[in-house]
Amino acid sequence: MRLAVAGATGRTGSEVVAEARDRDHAVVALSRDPDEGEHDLADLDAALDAADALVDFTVPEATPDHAAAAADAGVPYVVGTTGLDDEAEAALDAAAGTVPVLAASNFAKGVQALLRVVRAGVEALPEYDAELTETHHDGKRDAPSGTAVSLLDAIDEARGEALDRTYGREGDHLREAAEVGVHVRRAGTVRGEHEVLLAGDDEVLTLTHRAESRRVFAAGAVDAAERLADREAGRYDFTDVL
Ligand SMILES: NC(=O)C1=CN([C@@H]2O[C@H](COP(=O)(O)OP(=O)(O)OC[C@H]3O[C@@H](n4cnc5c(N)ncnc54)[C@H](O)[C@@H]3O)[C@@H](O)[C@H]2O)C=CC1
Ligand SMILES: O=C(O)C1=N[C@H](C(=O)O)C[C@H](O)C1
Repeated sequence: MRLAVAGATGRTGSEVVAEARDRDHAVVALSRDPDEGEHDLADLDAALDAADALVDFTVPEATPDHAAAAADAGVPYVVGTTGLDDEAEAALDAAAGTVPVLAASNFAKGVQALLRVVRAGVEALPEYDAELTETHHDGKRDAPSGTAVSLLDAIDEARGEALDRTYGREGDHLREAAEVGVHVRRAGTVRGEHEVLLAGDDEVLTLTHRAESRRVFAAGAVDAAERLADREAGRYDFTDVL
């Protein structure tokens, strides 16, 4: 395959480039400030002419342009960027009218399993208090993480109600039953840790995923690009191609 990668010099995009090359894919590494072996992201349209998929790990404000370029070129679009706003989501929906579009907040297979396990845990223990803690490196922009938002949505789904999301606590703040605490930590080079805690009387269940390398996200994203190639236009989840 020929994979175009936006954000190719970034923390995650560079791992996607390495993973794709390890699988003998031809890579068009796109950067805003290209160095040797990279292509100018400003020439995205030209780069997509010969591409079989576009994989994007950049910033939410770039998503609408990248989605539109993929749609114009008829190229499947795999996006891992998190913190997407309504405009970006609308752009994904629009592109999905023309090409397959797969957006995932986390391309680690273990996180997809965690989502299932969390749903099962909350369904089994609906009256237990749920609290979520996520930890990431000090360069992460969005908080809470995209994965944390997916986990919170999964908790709501399993509870059958939208819990109040309480972002940290201070002062006089007694916990409400319909509340889920959300705790965000940013420190060092932590690749990504997510923990859901379910606590009732005299017992605590903790469900945790820890990414130990960004290669796990890259591998999932390249899997997605490979498996999206022969799909029809539309929106896909990572679970659709696992
Ligand atoms: N879905 C998943 O599995 C994962 C998602 N992510 C998400 O991917 C995104 C990138 O994360 P990192 O690689 O840590 O970031 P990074 O800051 O290391 O890399 C971002 C890349 O985007 C480029 N960029 C910045 N502004 C841009 C713009 N306006 N237009 C085009 N390119 C631009 C930068 O030059 C850089 O190459 C974040 O939203 C992060 O949350 C990260 C890891 C896994
Ligand atoms: O920015 C990161 O690093 C990560 N972002 C994703 C998120 O926001 O959930 C996935 C992973 O946790 C790493």
